[in-house]
Amino acid sequence: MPAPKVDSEVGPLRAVLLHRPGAELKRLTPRNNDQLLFDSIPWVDRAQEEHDAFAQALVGRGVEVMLLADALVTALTDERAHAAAADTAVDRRRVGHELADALGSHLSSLPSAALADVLTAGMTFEELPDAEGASLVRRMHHPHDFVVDPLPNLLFTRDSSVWIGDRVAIASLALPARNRETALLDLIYAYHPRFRAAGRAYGAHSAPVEGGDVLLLAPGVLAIGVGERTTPAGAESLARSVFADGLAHTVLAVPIAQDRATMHLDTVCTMVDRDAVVMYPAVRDTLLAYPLQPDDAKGVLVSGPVPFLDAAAEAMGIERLRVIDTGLDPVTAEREQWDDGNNTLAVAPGVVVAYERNVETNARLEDAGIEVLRISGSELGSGRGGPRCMSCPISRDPV
Ligand SMILES: NC(=[NH2+])NCCC[C@H](N)C(=O)O
Repeated sequence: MPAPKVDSEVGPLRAVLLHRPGAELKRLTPRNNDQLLFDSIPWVDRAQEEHDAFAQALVGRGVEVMLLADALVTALTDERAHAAAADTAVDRRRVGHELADALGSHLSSLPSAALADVLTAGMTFEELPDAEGASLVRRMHHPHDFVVDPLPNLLFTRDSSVWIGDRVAIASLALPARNRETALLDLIYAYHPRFRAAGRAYGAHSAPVEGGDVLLLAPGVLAIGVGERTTPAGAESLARSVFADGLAHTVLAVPIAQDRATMHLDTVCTMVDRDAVVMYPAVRDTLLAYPLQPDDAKGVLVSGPVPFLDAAAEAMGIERLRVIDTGLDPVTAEREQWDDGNNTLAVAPGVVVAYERNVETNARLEDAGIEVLRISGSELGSGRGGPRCMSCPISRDPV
């Protein structure tokens, strides 16, 4: 079992945290899907098949796959985790005082596996056992309203935690639909035996930073997208934290458009080799960066903005960063960007997992000498996330 450590985007992947989508996806309806950050209603069985094939593609390359639900159940077997977990699921503002205590004691009485199910798939008022209070809140809510919200975006394990060197940063997720995910990751990293020795970087209660915005361009060099999710304060505070821990010498804060299509930096740019990225052509020449460096007096020294590609190459100590893009046809490029064509997961330098539907982007990757492991994502993609979003590398060999 390799020790947790990740210092690049492309070093041979040894272990990864995935979440096999489950009952939480069955909660999505046309009424709640926007709020829950899905663009359509996925066919769950097919999404699971696609996810199994994704996991299998990784296992076939020698990667150990850890599943979030299993890790959560293991963590919850620790009594302290079990007690804390029930607390994280009770939102007093929503359920009111009368029901909060009853809900808390109901959750505390559940075995670990059943508790993990509620924490991930949520619970409706109807599913709460009758004995648990007849409060006004309970009587006035519709039976299908959620007493505990489902977490369909757990699928995107990239966003909720990030390994930087041998430390793990629990993200601070910006939107209410995803907020509670961090509480689950917090329990896993605190109580799963495998992670007991792991140090923390950053804290769950700091300004918003999401893992999809964090790219480990090279050992000691991070890029952090700032846009719809990660805030300027989030990028600054993660930079302070990695500088203080000696995990990086340069952080590039990269402004990205505040749009659904580009909610994270990894929707427009991911690394496919030591010195190459796949990038959305529309941002290729306009992406900027504010280079940040540690400074004894000020904490964080800011310069720029300068062109991202130049700043990245300089910080990485290479002459230039090769860019593979989606071609010159802007319509194809826009379609494939939306379908996560730029969101690849490297399993080794020059070997990436990508959605098969992005035919043009994949062909251009292959023309540039990159090996592409294709997976289908017709259902998985309905939450707007590709192979990189759906994976949190725990261990990579050095590049
Ligand atoms: N790293 C990523 N690009 N993650 C995609 C996350 C998609 C998810 N539905 C959300 O809106 O949060």
